[in-house]
Amino acid sequence: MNNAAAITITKAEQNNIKAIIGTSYNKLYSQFQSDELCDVGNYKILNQIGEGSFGKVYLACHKLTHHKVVLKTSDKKDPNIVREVFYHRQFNYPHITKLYEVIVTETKVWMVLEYCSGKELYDHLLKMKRIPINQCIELFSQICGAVYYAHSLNCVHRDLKLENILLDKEGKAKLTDFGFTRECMTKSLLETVCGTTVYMAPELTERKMYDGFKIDIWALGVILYTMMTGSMPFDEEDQVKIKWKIVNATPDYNSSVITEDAKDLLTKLLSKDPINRPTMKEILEHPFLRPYGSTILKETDAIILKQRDGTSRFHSKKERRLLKMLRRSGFDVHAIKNSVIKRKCDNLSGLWFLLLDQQNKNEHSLRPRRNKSVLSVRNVFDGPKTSHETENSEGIIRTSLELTKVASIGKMINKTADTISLSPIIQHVSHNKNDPTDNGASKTLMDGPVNKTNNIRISSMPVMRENSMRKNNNIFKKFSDFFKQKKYLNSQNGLTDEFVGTDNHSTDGGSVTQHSQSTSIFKKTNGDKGDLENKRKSQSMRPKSKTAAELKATKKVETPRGKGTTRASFPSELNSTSYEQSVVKRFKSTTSSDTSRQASLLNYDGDSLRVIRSSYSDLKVSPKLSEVRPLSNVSQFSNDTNTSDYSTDGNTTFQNSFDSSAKPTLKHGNSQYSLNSNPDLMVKPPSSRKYLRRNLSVRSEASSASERSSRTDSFYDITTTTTQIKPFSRNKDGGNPKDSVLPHFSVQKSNGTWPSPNSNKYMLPRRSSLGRRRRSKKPSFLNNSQPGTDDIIREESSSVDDDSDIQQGNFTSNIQSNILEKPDDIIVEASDNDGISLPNTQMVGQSHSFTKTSNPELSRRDVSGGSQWSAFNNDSKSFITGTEDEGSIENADNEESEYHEDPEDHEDPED
Ligand SMILES: Nc1ncnc2c1ncn2[C@@H]1O[C@H](COP(=O)(O)OP(=O)(O)OP(=O)(O)O)[C@@H](O)[C@H]1O
Repeated sequence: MNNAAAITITKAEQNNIKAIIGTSYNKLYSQFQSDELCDVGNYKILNQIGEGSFGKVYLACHKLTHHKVVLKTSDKKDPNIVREVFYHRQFNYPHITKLYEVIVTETKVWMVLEYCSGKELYDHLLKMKRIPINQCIELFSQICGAVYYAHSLNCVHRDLKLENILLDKEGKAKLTDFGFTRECMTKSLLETVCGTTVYMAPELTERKMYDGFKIDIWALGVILYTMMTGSMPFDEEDQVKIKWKIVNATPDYNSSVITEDAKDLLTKLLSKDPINRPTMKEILEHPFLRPYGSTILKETDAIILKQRDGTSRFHSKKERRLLKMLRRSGFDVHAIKNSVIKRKCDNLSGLWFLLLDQQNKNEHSLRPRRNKSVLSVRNVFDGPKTSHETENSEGIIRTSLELTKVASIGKMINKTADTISLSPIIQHVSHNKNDPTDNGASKTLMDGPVNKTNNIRISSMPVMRENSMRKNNNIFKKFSDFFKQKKYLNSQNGLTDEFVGTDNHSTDGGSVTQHSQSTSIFKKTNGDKGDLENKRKSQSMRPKSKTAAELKATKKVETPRGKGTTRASFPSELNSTSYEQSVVKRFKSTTSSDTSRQASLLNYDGDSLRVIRSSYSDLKVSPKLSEVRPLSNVSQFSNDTNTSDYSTDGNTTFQNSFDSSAKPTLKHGNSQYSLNSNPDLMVKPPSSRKYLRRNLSVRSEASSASERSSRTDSFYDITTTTTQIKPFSRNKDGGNPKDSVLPHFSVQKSNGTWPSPNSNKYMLPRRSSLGRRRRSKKPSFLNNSQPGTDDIIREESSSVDDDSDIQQGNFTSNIQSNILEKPDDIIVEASDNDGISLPNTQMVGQSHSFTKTSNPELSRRDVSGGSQWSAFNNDSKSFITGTEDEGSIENADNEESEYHEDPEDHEDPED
């Protein structure tokens, strides 16, 4: 009988074990099978926070540092991502989002960016309706600082807009999205039409060749105007009108919101003639931006200088401290330095910048506490003490330091708010009783009882500061619940009604392990009152708390099961991993189902493609479109842009084949848009386009129109402005295989939107919301400007007289001439980069009114630009690791001489 019973039990156990193994196995299997994306490199994806033109944007967490970052994904084949990474990685400026790392997978490129929790300036403006003037000045100065910095590196952004300015948690502006950026040193005048319509300068809308710096400055004018007034200066419901206004109309400078100084600056920024627009330096020095502008200018100049002088790298105290820490931890410091110097954007430099940021953050947040602590230590040492006190104090200090160390490690481990340590530990040794700094105010919720003998205040919450404690009230609630639960378990298990501090107790699997010396500050005195508040009350009622030395002694007596770590004592629901996982799960389920039309259109994965199809069917667009790479103005044009700028993808600057009579012209203040036959296009008196009106229009035509439209439509509009037939004929003719990027055009055709060659449709506005479908949801004034907020890059031929340039022996013009004659041959040659080796000063000087020669700043760039750029590259120890000239990138990467051995590598920088 007994044997049979034993066998039965064993079988049950076996079954149980089998079931457990089976479950684990299935779990692992389903993990392998799952399409859910949880991790990318060292980053754990938390949730999706945005969607750009090229891919999704996720909030993620760096697993090693618990630093929150943003992962911006893009299709690997998208040439714009190369541009974005190429330029973005060169920037290291406080008001530009940091690019920590770039991860390239089989199909995607992941950019690891600094997380700006304050969202876009656009959203901020929506919330505020109008930004108060002081904030305007501060934010605009920061934005200008970022642009000044980029311009100083001879880079132009070309897509400055409210949506591309993010706010960090402190409300500081950060410029982002360098998808249209290019350098302007090798080519002074650009021709690729890009940007967002409402932010476009007149010369862009008129498709003239333009100075990249000046179009950024115009866009800054639009930004400042919009920030101040809450409405856009040139906003209309369709693009033709917008363009007309940009070229002809003067914005309404409402004196109730725009001061005289502001008006003066705005008028200069929004000068129709680019020559009259100020330089970035002039802007920052403008009286309207005082005092922020000049401060930013100085700071930026200092940053630029420091970065050009690459030798200063790794020499700051912070950097040296970090190097030392890494070296001691066994990291290959040389490899890290090398990676940082060469801007490799790999995981080593990623780790470096994240740690540096973290150090800054920690320093910032811990400074007050540290000061206090130092003071306290000094008091302990310096003050007259009895031998007994001294002995105790030293012990206390040792203990304090030790425990603080433990706490820091705990903090590192439990970085997430929900996993902050609760271990009772000495937060600081208090001042002398008579110390005036030791006032009652410091006796906060955070403070534990005071040991009267040694003037030691023991805090139950060692790491968290008061403010963070307030911020994380929910954590206390959780702990309170946790303790309640523990109490319940204890009572179930017949344990005593006593809690012990984390450092002298441990929990494992939900059970509480007692310590013989149950002197914890969490000792309960009051029945079921398990919440922290009550515990604190009970603490203060206790006549004497443990000293640090006692705590230390207690700490050593670990319970058999407990490690005494803060982590171990967490209830499972507070474990960061499980918490994060649950967040990810929640997110995943929502993202897979939460596929709005807008989101899905931009998605590349299979699931989303299905939704794309349905979305397109909703839109009555051929579902076939979605099978191909989702089209957008930006991405489509990016091909053009990339080609025109770099000629690397086989695409080309299409010759302007449309009839010259159809060319946009703006002579004597008129343009193609001032068609008298169209009353809609007649000049209207500038109206103050207020928020309210915009809201209304959002609901009406603009938003619905933008919903109907797609980036494809916009692309159609753009492509028709360039060669309409050639892409096809070239393909049909079996032209240069490098034209392989051109299927984008045939896609357009398949959409039925491609006009007949003789069509004049390129003149018509496209109601494209362009990648702003997400924005169309917003009940905002900017929704009203949907039609105008199209990011576009148009490639078109120069408006200059090519022949004359050829006669002048201009290299670039010769290329342009070639383009016109033999489009197939341009594929390699025709690009903005063609002028790399031969700066086009002659053309600049002779063919254009807004030339660099006529503008001091531009002249400087034009004349000294080349040397400046290359010198910069050489001098800056790869501060800029490359230009469009691949050779220079190679050189930068291979040139070991650039790498400076840091003597600190071999010695303790702190010593
Ligand atoms: N560093 C960041 N911090 C916080 N949010 C971000 C960050 N980068 C991007 N986002 C969010 O993701 C959204 C899309 O990002 P972003 O605009 O850079 O993508 P994009 O592909 O360049 O889009 P578009 O070209 O349409 O402007 C932004 O609107 C913003 O809300």
